[in-house]
Amino acid sequence: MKNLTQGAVETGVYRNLFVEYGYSEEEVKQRVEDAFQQIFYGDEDTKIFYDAGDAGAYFMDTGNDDVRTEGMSYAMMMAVQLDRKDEFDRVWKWAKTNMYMTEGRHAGYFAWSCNLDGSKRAYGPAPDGEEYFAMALFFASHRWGDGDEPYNYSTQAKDLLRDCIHKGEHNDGYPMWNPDNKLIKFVPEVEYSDPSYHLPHFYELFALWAYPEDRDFWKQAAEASRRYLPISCHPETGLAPEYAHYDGTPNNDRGYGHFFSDSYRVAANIGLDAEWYGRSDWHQTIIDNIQRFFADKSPDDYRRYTITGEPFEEKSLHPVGLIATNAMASLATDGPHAKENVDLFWNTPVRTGARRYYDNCLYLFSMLALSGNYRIWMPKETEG
Ligand SMILES: O[C@@H]1[C@@H](O)[C@H](O[C@@H]2CO[C@@H](O[C@@H]3CO[C@@H](O[C@@H]4CO[C@@H](O)[C@H](O)[C@H]4O)[C@H](O)[C@H]3O)[C@H](O)[C@H]2O)OC[C@H]1O
Repeated sequence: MKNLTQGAVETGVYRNLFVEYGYSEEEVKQRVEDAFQQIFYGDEDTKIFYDAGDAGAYFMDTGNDDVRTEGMSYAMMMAVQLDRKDEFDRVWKWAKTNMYMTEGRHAGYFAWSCNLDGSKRAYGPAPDGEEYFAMALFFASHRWGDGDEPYNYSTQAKDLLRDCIHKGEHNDGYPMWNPDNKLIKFVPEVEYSDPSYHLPHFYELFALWAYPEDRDFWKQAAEASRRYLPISCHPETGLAPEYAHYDGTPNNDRGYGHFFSDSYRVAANIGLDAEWYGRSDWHQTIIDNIQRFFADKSPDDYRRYTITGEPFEEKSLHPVGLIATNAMASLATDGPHAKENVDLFWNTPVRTGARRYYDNCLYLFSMLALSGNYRIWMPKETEG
């Protein structure tokens, strides 16, 4: 294994871990299709995708009755991975029409939360949305080609990334990445991070496809995030806090210095980085630690935890999401708990009820990744 902080190259290999662990190709294919159908077109108890007619379509946060850039950008990533151009374009239309801000200090970003009628609930952005929008837009450009605005996907992605790193240079707001340490911020106006926002495997691709003058920044951001993840995950439990300072220590100023909903994504992200760019010692160490921590815990009793592993009384809000991310993490390890996490996820149905949005987003991502269907889509001319 290499120590991957520099010189990353795509593996081009997309394992079907379900098949490696004994499930048949046919049943895996069916599960992916079933999950997609339940989450996009299922009954009211499982779906989170809603048609808004001429306005497009949206993913609803069913627990908060709003539409979030997080979910919209996730929906676009799912759609492009599954070659669903119609769903992709309808979600992008809704997001660009209703969420994009053209004035104020956050002009150029997307309002992180909107009401179902498209009116804004907040006028601030959440950077995890922007990074997923940009990645999904590049992949759409490569799979389907660019169209007329707003379906000129690659230009939309490049413009968005330019704002993400250059805002603030002319007293026009704040960048989403700190220009000095190249770490993504929780929100643009603060100087701390959210470990679950770190997607070095995306930044490697931004370094290939962003405007030429921005590419070196993204290369450095990938390296910075690969240094940051190991220092923000606890050395024994592997647990990351929801918010963390730039030195990796938990930021509990607003009560988010513990392992809870946001944090779940760290394991999944490390799994995908290992899949796309190759596994390093640190990927495997963190995931082995996390999977060992959860090995003796029942999903019915998942809690909020300090990153040292002390449980709070409070139960996990999204246990299905946690099962999904701990399974996706198995892409980064062949450790003793890798298979049992995949088996547990396989035997877990999609979440039903009001809190299903976040769980089911993580569920479909994990289903895609573990079946070899969460891929880098290169520009056609450089394929092969
Ligand atoms: O004035 C600003 C506020 O605008 C600013 O708002 C923050 C914007 O980012 C928000 O984070 C998103 C929502 O939470 C995370 O995922 C949730 C995980 O738990 C699930 O239950 C839930 O369904 C998920 O949506 C997302 O990853 C983020 O995109 C944050 O919550 C807002 O506070 O805050 C600073 C103020 O100065």
